[in-house]
Amino acid sequence: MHAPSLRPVPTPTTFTTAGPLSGRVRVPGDKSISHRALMLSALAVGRSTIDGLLEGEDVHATAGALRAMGATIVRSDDGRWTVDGVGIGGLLQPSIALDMGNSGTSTRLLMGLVASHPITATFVGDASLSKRPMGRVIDPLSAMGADITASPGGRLPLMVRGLNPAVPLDYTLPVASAQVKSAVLLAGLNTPGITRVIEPVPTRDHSERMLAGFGATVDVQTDADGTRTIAIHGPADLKPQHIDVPGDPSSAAFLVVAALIVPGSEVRIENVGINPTRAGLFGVLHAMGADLTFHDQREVGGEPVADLVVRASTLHGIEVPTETAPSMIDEYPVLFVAAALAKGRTVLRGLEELRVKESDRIAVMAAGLRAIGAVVEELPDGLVIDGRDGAPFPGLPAGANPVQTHLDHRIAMSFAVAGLAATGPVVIDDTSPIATSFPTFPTLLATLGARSDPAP
Ligand SMILES: O=C(O)C1=C[C@@H](OP(=O)(O)O)[C@@H](O)[C@H](O)C1
Ligand SMILES: C=C(OP(=O)(O)O)C(=O)O
Repeated sequence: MHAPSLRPVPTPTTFTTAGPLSGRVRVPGDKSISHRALMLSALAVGRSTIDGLLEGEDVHATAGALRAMGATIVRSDDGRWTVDGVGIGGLLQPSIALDMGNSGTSTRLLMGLVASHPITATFVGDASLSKRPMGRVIDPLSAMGADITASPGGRLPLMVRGLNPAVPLDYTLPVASAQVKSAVLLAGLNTPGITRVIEPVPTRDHSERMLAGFGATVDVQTDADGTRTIAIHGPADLKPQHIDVPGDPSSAAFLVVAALIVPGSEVRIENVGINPTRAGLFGVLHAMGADLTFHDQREVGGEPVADLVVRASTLHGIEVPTETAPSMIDEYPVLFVAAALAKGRTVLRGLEELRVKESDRIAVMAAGLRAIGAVVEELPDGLVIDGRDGAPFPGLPAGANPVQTHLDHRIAMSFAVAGLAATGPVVIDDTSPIATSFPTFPTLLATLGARSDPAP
């Protein structure tokens, strides 16, 4: 099929301690909401506008694919994005392979869209994405009638030949994944009848919220045991909208932990999404003793947001409840850093999903944390971390290899944060993947007073 997409030249970087962090910042728009805003706008009939869209590589991959399938997507100088949608059923046959770069969300959600359109699309990605499992979306989308040919192991590159009309499906999620849920719901948009996703454990609900906001008929029922059933009635008719994308709590997480672990810090992060299906980290940090407060709670674009004020704190280890994992799944790498500096033991389990992200985030974080002086035991489903009781990391020994990030933006940012609480240097092999989700991270960290230098 097609060759995987290429990454930019690696940018090794050293992060070191630089005194307290202070200031007031805004993180870029939420990545999950940005993908969905582009996709639903592209499927509405008429012109939608989006403010606060995340301008990261992952979201650009979604925009590029939607353009290749007929949507007109333009950014104006004031940062507002305009999308002229093709209408549900109106996606065109792309004449090029869709390059998903590093983005699992783009791949899985767009596969859902293609599955119920009368088109065929090839999906390619970078070396990291090409190792990630797509069987989890291939199975339900095939059951709806799509014909999918994947590389061995259900991986990219793969080709989706959509079926129109597709067959509605009742699907119980075998893994707690908002991407799988969303892929099926998006396929259901152009499928006559009712497509249902049953999720035994709640996952982020941005798709349901935004589908309803665009005028689709979406019913959500929650059983006594917490199981949610989301039903979408197809074919739907989406009305163009204006969307304000709130700041990404998964990006804010890095600045929150940085402020907590660098003594004397006080930072305000404005306009951060605090949707309960995303905000698990903040509750865990509170339980660990964090001085983290929410101010001016309000609603932006159908999502709850707040300004966060965070002050350096003495953290203590806890047993992190496994049931909150989906509401903080992308935040574990940086939570591991906080736990490695806390007083006492932190036990983090039920995290098998972390092994199939941009990297195996359990193994990669364990290796990097050990290299900079942390005490970490790796379990099949998580980590046990014995904290340093507030003492900084020693950093890498002289002559040691840089921390390996394996094309994983969240690993790179986690070790950048760790470097701010280290007496010796923390050198990261490549910071370029940070641009996938948080391109302004290096600048914001510097604005708050952090130090980084190009490494040889
Ligand atoms: O739906 C989404 O936007 C996302 C869902 C999560 O993945 P899974 O659904 O695979 O858990 C998360 O890790 C990813 O960063 C974004
Ligand atoms: C897992 C992530 O993203 P994706 O699955 O979209 O690549 C992430 O951003 O941490």
